[in-house]
Amino acid sequence: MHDYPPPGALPVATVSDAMERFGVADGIGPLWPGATFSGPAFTVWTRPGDNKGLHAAFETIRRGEILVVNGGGDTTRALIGELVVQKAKALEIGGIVLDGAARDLAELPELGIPVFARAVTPAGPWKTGPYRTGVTVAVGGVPVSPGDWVLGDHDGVAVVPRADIGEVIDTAHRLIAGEAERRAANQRLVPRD
Ligand SMILES: O=C([O-])CC(=O)C(=O)O
Ligand SMILES: [Mg+2]
Repeated sequence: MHDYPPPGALPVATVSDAMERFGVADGIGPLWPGATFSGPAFTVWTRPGDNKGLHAAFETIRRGEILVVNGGGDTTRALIGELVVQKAKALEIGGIVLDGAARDLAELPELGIPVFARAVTPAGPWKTGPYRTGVTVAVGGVPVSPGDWVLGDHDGVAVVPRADIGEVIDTAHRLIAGEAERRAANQRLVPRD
């Protein structure tokens, strides 16, 4: 498997900056404070509001992979809840990103699987399909292919094309060094009367 940085190693904002400030999934954020993830994408496209494809994904997804789901941006039905997240935990996947909604918010922090979504709703999912797994999908307007690097933190989710991972990491480290200089310069500022 490719070397993917561990969760929280690089800020999502900086990784996006390293891609000319692109690559951010619009409108998708963490469902509990402190949730961070990083790893290779395992992709699912599903009919909006239907989670049959997610259960299919759990038949083959591997430890550390991030389940990335295009649910059509639908916010009227939760694609997952506590029971699905329990499954994710047992399989030790790295996180879940939904261009769609989730439910059972109260139980999610203690399960510890990072869940990022567009919305929360108590309405449950349909379970009939159709769906596709392992195809290029869009989340928050950004394309994601299997094996792309996806990462999330308090600010949101970024997607790095697999072929660009090394270069983006190098650029992000350079940007972090530049930010340290700006921070030091800010600390030298003094008020003027
Ligand atoms: O019933 C469902 O499929 C979604 C849900 O609430 C859970 O996973 O706990
Ligand atoms: Mg439930």
